[in-house]
Amino acid sequence: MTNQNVMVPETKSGINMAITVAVSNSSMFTTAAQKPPAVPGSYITISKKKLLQNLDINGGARINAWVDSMRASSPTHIKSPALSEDLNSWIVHHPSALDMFEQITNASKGKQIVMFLDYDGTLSPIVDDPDRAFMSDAMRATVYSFVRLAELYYAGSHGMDIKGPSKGSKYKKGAQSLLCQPASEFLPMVDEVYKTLLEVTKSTPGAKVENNKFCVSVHFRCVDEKKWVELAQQVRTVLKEYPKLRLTQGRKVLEIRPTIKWDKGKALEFLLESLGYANCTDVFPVYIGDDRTDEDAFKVLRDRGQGFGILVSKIPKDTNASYSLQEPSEVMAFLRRLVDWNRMSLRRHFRMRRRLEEIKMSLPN
Ligand SMILES: O=P(O)(O)OC[C@H]1O[C@H](O[C@H]2O[C@H](CO)[C@@H](O)[C@H](O)[C@H]2O)[C@H](O)[C@@H](O)[C@@H]1O
Repeated sequence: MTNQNVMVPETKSGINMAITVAVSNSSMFTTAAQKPPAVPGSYITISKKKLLQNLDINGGARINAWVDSMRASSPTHIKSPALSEDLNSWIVHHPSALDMFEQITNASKGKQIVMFLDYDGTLSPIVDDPDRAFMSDAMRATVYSFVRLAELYYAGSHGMDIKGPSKGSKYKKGAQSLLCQPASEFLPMVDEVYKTLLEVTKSTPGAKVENNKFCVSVHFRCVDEKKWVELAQQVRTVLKEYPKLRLTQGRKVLEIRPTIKWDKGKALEFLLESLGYANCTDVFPVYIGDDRTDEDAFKVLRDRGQGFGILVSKIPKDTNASYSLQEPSEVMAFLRRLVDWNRMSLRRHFRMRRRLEEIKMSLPN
């Protein structure tokens, strides 16, 4: 394994996107990546276009629609028979990455796999308190064995805060330098909104406002659902004063961020370029994420026709990901299998090389 990059935070503080792990550079085989087709949004989720309309704070947003959409993205009860029927047909188009492991590794043969990992809901389970969203020891060990931390890149604030290894510091653990902060001019504004939202939402029991540096998250998870509309209204009222900020929505969370054209898809492209893979045909990016904002990265991969996305979800969702995994424990199982597969292919590769050497040596000059 070479070129191994990963974010393994001790705590999650300020990080909501973990990037990147590169494994496997065995260059023995080359096959094209094969991806199942995208499926139109026929499930319980709202299409992206509709969602953006709903979140358009200047155009008179339909708050109830945000709230419904938030409920659908992270439902409390998921066992209805209709939903399991939906799940069965959805899984046909977004098969489990574990079940499709062989097809996935076959598609990546001869290519450099670059792994992009979201954090919340992907490496760590979703928990009530965002400050307590830790990776389990087993997950941490898996990620370590995956990359052995030769180098480290991470991106926080939906890819708006990207750091990577300092030049010349390959072996100096923790040495990080800033690679990209496309929204730095928004820092004071975001901070101001954070403080205002803290104040304004005080009246709503369970509401939590999180400062993610270049974006602010307002958490609904611990708020009584009857109060969701009221809380969303509070957020909208504050946002009306900030036309340069926009609202997106995640799993029981509303996110306030700069209107700049930057998202996790752009961050993924930026990182591929920084890693020197911009125009490489022998690179195989895999992005694993669970939330709406990860869709931008899934879409980039689908549009590039390179690698694929894996959506972590127990429920059918309108997605550009090709495969699915149900929860972080399955993400861990998938990463473990990849580690084992990579070790085996390297062993096979070296065995073959040795054998070739032996044959060469045994030939008469
Ligand atoms: O799109 P992401 O990069 O995954 O960020 C979305 C939000 O992720 C985190 O919140 C989510 O995880 C929390 C901890 O498990 C959970 O309490 C919350 O309900 C989830 O939405 C993060 O804390 C937020 O800042 C991000 O906006």
